[in-house]
This record gives sequence, C-alpha cells and structure tokens, in this order.
Amino acid sequence: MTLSARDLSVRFGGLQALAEVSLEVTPGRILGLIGPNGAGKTTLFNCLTGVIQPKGTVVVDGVEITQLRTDERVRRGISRTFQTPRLDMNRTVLDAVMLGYTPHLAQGRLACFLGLPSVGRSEEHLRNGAIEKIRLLGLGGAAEDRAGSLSLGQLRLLEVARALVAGPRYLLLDEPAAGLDESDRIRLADAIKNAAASGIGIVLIEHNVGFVSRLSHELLALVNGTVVARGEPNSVVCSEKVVEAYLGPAYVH
Ligand SMILES: Nc1ncnc2c1ncn2[C@@H]1O[C@H](COP(=O)(O)OP(=O)(O)OP(=O)(O)O)[C@@H](O)[C@H]1O
Repeated sequence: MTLSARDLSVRFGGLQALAEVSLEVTPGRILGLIGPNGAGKTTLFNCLTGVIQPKGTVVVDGVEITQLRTDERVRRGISRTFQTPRLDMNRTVLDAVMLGYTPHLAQGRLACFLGLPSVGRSEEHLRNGAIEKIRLLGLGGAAEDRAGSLSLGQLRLLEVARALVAGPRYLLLDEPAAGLDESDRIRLADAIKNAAASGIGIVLIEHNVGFVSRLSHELLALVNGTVVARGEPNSVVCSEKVVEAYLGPAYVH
C-alpha cells in the first residue's frame, strides 16, 4: 500500500516547475514537503490529484492513476486541501464539509462507501460523520454558521474536515497551518496525528519548518522544482542545500 510518484516533470512555458521528482508515502506515515516560495510544492500536489498532467507516473496501491480525473482519484482514496480554500461562502460550515462526500455520491456508491445495508439511513450517517470531523477540527460551535463568517485559518480547518469526510487513504494538506493561532495549530496537529494513527498516509506542505518537522516522519525538500534533500526531518532541515535555499549562501558553513 503506497501512494508513489515517479519522475514527475512539469514545464510552464520556459519554466521547469518540477524536474523528475519522486516520492512515496505509506499508510500511517506523515511526509512533510518543504521548500521556499515557487519551489513546486503545490504543482506536485496538482500532479498527484490530476489537476495537472505531468510527465512521469502516479501509482496508488499498485494501480497507475496518472491519466485519471480528479474525482476518480478521490474515489481511489486521495483527498486534498487547497492553500486558498475553495468554498461557497454562503453555505453553512456543515454543508461545505458534506461536499466532501460528493465524488462518492456521484457514483451511487454511497451505501457501499458507508458500509450500510440501505441508502435510506445514509443522510443521517453523512451528517453525523461530517459533524464528527467538524468537532475534531474545533469548529463544532460554528456548524450552522455561514462559511463566509469564518476566519481564513478556520476555513483551512474546514477544508481539512471536508477532505477527511471523503474517507481518504492518502491526504494531501497544502499549508493547512497558515494563519492559525496557537490553539488551532495544536488542534490541527492533533487531527493530523490522529488521521495518520488511523492509517491515512499524509503529505503535508508547510512553511513553518518547526511545525512540519515535529509532525513528520520524513521530510522532502524541493528547490526550483528539484529534490535537494529527503529523509529524517532534522537532517533535512540542517542540510546545506536547505539552509542555503532558506537563508542564502552566507549561512552555509
Ligand atoms: N499554472 C501556472 N502557469 C505558469 N506558471 C505556474 C503555474 N503554476 C505554478 N507556476 C509557477 O511554477 C512554480 C512553482 O509554483 P508552485 O505554486 O508549485 O510553488 P510552491 O512551492 O507551491 O510555492 P508557494 O510556497 O509560494 O505556494 C512557480 O514559479 C510558479 O510561479
């Protein structure tokens, strides 16, 4: 069981946004993805989720999915959040989170997805599942509020809840901690750890190197579309190329 990308390359005109990038994440593991602005982190997520068709291959649990559409990849167990939350701000928080079920509903596989004998009971199960995730992310008091009334940090938490209701085996989080205060950051960290402990493989893009290092089993560092370091978090953070990318050559000994 693995989500793996092999030799992904993407060009935007003259810009090499990704150059032969490979990664692997297995159930229960957290892979942190770091790198300065423009390094290619979101582009890599776009390749894994089908927003962009790269050169190279993407394989989930032994099945190549490189040519599959985004919704088909969700049904194969890959969910994501966006750096800038993509939400209808007029919906309630609960309705927005319930949209996470949509790819499963579209296939009429809901009863199967929920493990239910009949679809008759499914609406209640859907709501309960969504409410559980909303509470987990600390938004329980806001379930019936308009999404538009939430802060940007809370909208990011809402996106995590929405991604979780889809029942992913692999969860891709694009800067979920940006703009969160300390208590929300702790709640988010707990939710990520719990998701991993439940067997979900997680890829976490994060600029806060301390936050991502503490949470991740492994880090992968990208600079200008190229992998410059990967492995145990402390060794990646201290590696010459990562220090140079973040602080400049003057800081490299
Ligand atoms: N659709 C696009 N068309 C042209 N260039 C793009 C497109 N998407 C991304 N880029 C460029 O590709 C490079 C990588 O962008 P990407 O958003 O993947 O970086 P990132 O590491 O996620 O950065 P950040 O941390 O700022 O979000 C950047 O130079 C960006 O300007």
